[in-house]
Amino acid sequence: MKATNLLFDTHPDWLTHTLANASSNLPEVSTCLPDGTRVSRRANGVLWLQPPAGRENPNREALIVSAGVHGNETAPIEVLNGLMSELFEGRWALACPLLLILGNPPAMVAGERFLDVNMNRLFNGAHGKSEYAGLPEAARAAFLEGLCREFALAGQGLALSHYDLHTAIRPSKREKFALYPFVAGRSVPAGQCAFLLEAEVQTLLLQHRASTVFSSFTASELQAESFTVELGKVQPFGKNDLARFQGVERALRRRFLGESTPPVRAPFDELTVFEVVHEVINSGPEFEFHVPDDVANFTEYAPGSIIWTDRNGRYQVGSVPEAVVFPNRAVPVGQRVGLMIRKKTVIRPE
Ligand SMILES: O=C(O)CCC(=O)N[C@@H](CCC(=O)O)C(=O)O
Ligand SMILES: [Zn+2]
Repeated sequence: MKATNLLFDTHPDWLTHTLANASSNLPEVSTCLPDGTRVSRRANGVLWLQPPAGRENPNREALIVSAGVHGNETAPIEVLNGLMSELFEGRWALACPLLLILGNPPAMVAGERFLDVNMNRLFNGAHGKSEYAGLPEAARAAFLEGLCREFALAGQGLALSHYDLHTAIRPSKREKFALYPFVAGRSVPAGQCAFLLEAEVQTLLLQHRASTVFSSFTASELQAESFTVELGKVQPFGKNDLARFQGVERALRRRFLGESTPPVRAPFDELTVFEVVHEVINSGPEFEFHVPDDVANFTEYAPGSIIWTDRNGRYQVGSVPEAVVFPNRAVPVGQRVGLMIRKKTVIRPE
């Protein structure tokens, strides 16, 4: 039987199979491609790929790549599906262990960011909070954490990177940007900066504290070089202009193949780095967010601008302009309404 039939029944590809089985509890299946690469479907929408023993892994690395943690952020899902179809057609050979994750299949089918609770607030153990008991998104986050631990353990000695691919709700003055989870005492390696530029991501945001997002879990607990990568704007399946995602597609394919990083080339030769200076949290009924609903990511606010007020105080931009990212007042109490950021530096890799 063809490997893809075993993995995806009669469905033409991984994505179609994942959507068709969104509510199923699929058993694990494992098979080998004609070149000896082992592919295990560990759950619906989750593939663990292992190159044959003896094949060189020139970058000495293991990769976790996820998309669809938010179900309506479809472009990166389509990119990963396309890359897997190429692999299954034998168009290239995989060099490194690879864990590929489509995060929230039921939300993907519904075309929603999430169904019961935002899955990207459930990592680093937050899925275990009593308020989330019994919710499928909490169970999925717990499962994904366990699987990532197992994958990291199996790849001990290899450099582990995790790219959690998203698209943003609002337009952005900087279309593509990555967020680097906070881990005390570390800084972004030059090779990761070069990879982001190769993927046509020219902006990097340094987080100021660990959080409950997926990339923060793999960074904090598995010591992975992890990034949340925002690649454009949310669109339904089939409505994405995939030409705008060719940079990340090419860069990921190159990593999967184990080729070395190409030299940086204009215009993707410098990375503008911002740092988070303040996280806006919905503090309750008297909280008021003074940023309009439709403002684009990276919109700048002048010194003195009032960003939010509540019964206890307010936040005012200091002496240097700050920009807003992910403004979203429609979040539960206690959750992030937006990030205030400030330009820090520009990195020009050799
Ligand atoms: O556009 C938006 O408001 C949200 C886009 C999105 O889903 N972003 C991630 C960022 C995760 C991180 O902070 O690393 C999220 O909000 O979960
Ligand atoms: Zn997202």
